[in-house]
Amino acid sequence: MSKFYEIVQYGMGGVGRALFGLVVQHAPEIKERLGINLRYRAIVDSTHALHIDLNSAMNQQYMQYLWARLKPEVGERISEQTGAVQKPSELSILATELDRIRSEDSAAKLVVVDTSGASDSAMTPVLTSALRQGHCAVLANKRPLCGPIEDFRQMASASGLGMARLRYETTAGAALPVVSTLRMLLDSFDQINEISGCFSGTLGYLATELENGRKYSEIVADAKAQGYTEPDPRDDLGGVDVARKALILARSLGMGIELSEVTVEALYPDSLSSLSVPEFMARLPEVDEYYAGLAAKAAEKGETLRYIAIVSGKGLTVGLQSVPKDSQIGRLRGTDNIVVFKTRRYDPNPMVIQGRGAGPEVTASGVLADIISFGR
Ligand SMILES: NC(=O)C1=CN([C@@H]2O[C@H](COP(=O)(O)OP(=O)(O)OC[C@H]3O[C@@H](n4cnc5c(N)ncnc54)[C@H](OP(=O)(O)O)[C@@H]3O)[C@@H](O)[C@H]2O)C=CC1
Ligand SMILES: N[C@@H](CC=O)C(=O)O
Repeated sequence: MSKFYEIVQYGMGGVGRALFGLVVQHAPEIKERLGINLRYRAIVDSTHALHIDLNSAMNQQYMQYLWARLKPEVGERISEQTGAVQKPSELSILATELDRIRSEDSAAKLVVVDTSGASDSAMTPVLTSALRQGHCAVLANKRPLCGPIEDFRQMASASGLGMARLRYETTAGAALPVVSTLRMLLDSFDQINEISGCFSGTLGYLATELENGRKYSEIVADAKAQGYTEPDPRDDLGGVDVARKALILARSLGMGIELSEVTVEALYPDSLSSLSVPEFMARLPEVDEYYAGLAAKAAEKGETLRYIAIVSGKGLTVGLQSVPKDSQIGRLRGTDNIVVFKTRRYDPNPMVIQGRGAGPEVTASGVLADIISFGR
């Protein structure tokens, strides 16, 4: 029997557009191979929304036409599409879609997909409300999982037993199976003693390219252009993005920790913290020399710089370390992440997950896998 999932997607940046393309191009095959019907019903960015009526959503030609305009190489915005409306609140977009699904008398479920860079205060009410009404949610956006712990708990409890209708695989390690592995270990009554590693594609890329002698400013600009960084690269360079990932893993383990309890170490000076993103990018060359010096100092000792996170019973720590070049972490290249699970069963040899940890295409593939998982 076919299952129907109606996608309401917030966020049409790098990840959101890559996901849209994947779904539009592969929806017929997903239906044929898995019996799962995926239909886009709304796409939303920071200013506009496009609600897609049922006939259009089922019309492959229309969806291909939309994709031809929205794909990154063309880069049209939602506001340029016929029928686009100025965005009211995030919640009212959900309300419109819930009304519509009711009026269509549909057995389909909504999947609210958050591929935005929106704040937790904008998105948490949307996600929790959809979950409370029996629908599903998939997040690539970490922010709604990193607000007050009570919000996290409410979202988790709204999503059904075992968080059945909530997925957030790509919030830690992009499409690497980190969250699903954590769940598998917990579900099978293993005891997780520590999760550690390098959780940032951007910082991994920065560290290896500094090793290769490139300038800090060029590397950061490049990482931004490739879509590895957060909308504001200071989230990555400031360690906050790593702290969010560590927090999500900690909360998934049942720890009641707040983001404010995690101390981060910033890889840019305070003097650049209150600038706009373009101003910040323009002033990056000011710190080229400092970070070249730091990398050279590590290299003199046969070491290299890595931004390391540790989640354990003692809490969370994240920060820059100088590690031997020929260690497991020192050998990481580019945007690769490494996540090491030390558990009762995986002892003394830990379970290790390693691979690309950032980039729009890879992340979109993880979000699609999360969506499909509801229908399996
Ligand atoms: N890039 C990556 O490798 C990974 C990213 N992620 C996460 O995925 C999310 C998206 O990343 P990415 O695509 O790279 O970022 P982008 O900056 O490319 O895109 C962000 C998108 O969010 C939209 N947006 C911002 N505020 C709102 C809002 N209130 N409602 C609806 N849409 C909004 C923006 O709209 P507008 O275009 O109008 O500004 C834009 O379309 C982020 O949360 C990021 O942390 C997770 C794993 C990996
Ligand atoms: N900005 C993040 C993207 C994935 O979460 C990173 O660089 O790791």
